[in-house]
Amino acid sequence: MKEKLWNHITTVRKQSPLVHNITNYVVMNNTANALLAIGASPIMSHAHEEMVAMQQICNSLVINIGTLDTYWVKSMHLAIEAANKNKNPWVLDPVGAGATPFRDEVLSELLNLKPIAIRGNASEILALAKHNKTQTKGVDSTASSLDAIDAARFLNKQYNAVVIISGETDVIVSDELEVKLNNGNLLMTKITGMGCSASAILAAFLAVIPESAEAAVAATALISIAGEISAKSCDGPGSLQVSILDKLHSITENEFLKHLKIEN
Ligand SMILES: Nc1ncnc2c1ncn2[C@@H]1O[C@H](COP(=O)(O)OP(=O)(O)O)[C@@H](O)[C@H]1O
Ligand SMILES: Cc1ncsc1CCOP(=O)(O)O
Ligand SMILES: [Mg+2]
Repeated sequence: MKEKLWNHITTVRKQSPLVHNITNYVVMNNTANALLAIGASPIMSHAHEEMVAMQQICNSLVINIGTLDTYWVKSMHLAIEAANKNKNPWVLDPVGAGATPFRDEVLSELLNLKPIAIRGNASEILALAKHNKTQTKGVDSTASSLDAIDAARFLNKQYNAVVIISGETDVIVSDELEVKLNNGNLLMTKITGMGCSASAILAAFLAVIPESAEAAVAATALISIAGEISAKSCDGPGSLQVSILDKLHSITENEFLKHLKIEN
């Protein structure tokens, strides 16, 4: 498994997929940079008129509801329909699930359109599965990823999607595997867009790796390890944001395998 994960990282670098992102205003710049750093290409676009044509030239799609409005909901539906037609995988990042009824209504519709993967923090995964006893703090989690595993299993069964719960431990749940990754650093929670970058990276991996669960493990491990290594030598959130991009770009097989903390 460990060597396969590194091979998946090199496949993304070699094949350089083009990822269409309908994502939020807050993270557009960091997620585009994260995609470039791993060797993929980003395009951020949400105009109704170009959703069909965009999916014809792209290899995958990210649907991120971070700064939702009704115009964008229509963009999301148009892009998903086109992605499904072109057999392009699409990822759902349910930013702020559970925060407002509008988000939850939109998410119910999107879930029924069958994302190949869903990545969120623990509060978001709990809210999506309607298991939430505690409220999300806007886009930030108030729960532990380990407490959202049953919710992730439920979502995996219900929607046949790979589910990734991010947090201190990242948990990947699919039909074939359930994996825990104990990488990352607490300082990563002090930078906006870490989870959104993880979702964008995930879409790049899914574009070129047919084994979706393995693609999810490799993508999640890559950003968590890049964050963990970078946090050791940075001065705080500002420099961490920049050095994660550097590490996503430069990480070697040795560094990746030395830091990988995986539990099957
Ligand atoms: N408490 C933590 N300790 C260590 N790493 C963390 C912690 N929380 C998040 N991370 C890292 O940050 C990444 C993004 O996760 P998270 O902060 O849960 O997403 P979001 O930004 O969507 O809330 C995770 O994959 C993990 O690598
Ligand atoms: C702060 C904020 N508000 C709306 S979207 C967003 C960014 C959320 O990014 P992430 O989920 O990666 O922390
Ligand atoms: Mg998030």
